[in-house]
Amino acid sequence: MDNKTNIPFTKMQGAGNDFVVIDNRKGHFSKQELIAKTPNLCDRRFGIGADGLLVLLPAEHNQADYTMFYRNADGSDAGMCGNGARCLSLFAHEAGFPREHIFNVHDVLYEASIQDKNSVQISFPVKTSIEEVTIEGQQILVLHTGTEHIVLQSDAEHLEKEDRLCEQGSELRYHSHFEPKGTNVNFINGKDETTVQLQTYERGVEDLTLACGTGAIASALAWHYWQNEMDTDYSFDVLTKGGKLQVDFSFDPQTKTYSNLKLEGPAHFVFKGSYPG
Ligand SMILES: N[C@@H](CCC[C@H](N)C(=O)O)C(=O)O
Repeated sequence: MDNKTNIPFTKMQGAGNDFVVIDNRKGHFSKQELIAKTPNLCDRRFGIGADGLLVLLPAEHNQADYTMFYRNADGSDAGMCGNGARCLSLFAHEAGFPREHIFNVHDVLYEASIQDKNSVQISFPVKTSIEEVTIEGQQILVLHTGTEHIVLQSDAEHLEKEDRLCEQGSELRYHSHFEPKGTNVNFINGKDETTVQLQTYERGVEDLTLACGTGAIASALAWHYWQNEMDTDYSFDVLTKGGKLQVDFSFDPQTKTYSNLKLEGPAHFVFKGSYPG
């Protein structure tokens, strides 16, 4: 890609978490070029505007149909992006991949299932447990749902104080306890046994986003943990500013681990364009 090469792209959003999507199966652009361009592409004033970049690549894993390459808006790598995965799966399906397919992010394989045109489910092969930490008197749960997350409880009123959430989110995201990688920060309010309201401060966007898929999974597991329920299979609703996400999971009361993680929710095409590289 030189400075004069136009970049064809599709803008998509999943529950308001928005992405620039590039089909690079023919290898027009190197990963290094795409990473270097990500902050410009994602800039909301000088670029297209998005929370992250999604790239469809030929499969780099022998059991995958394709590879998902993801970068946060600032160009940083995240292990996984749940809403991005739902958008890219729909994009891949429109490009000819079957309704049920497999993709990899780095060396991890995920399963996608296009439920209908605007609802996509991703199955995560992740097994996770929860670690408790207390920072400045606040109880925080730490967990990995494809990428790094922490979860804190908030009341409904506090969840509306977005400037304050941003400040707190940023402080925790850079807190020495979570160095060197930092973390995404989820503020939740439990509505009932299987419903939580969520606001996420996203690392790499360095702001609240309208939804975060891996954060929704982390929040559902954290809310389950705080309620100390001992059943084995669950379905939770996570209410974000951008829409509702459904999180299904299994719990092993013996080992206190979570598995069979599934994230389902809306995915939409917004527009197509060409970015003057
Ligand atoms: N929005 C994403 C999470 C993206 C990754 C995150 N910002 C990180 O750095 O880990 C989602 O839907 O999961």
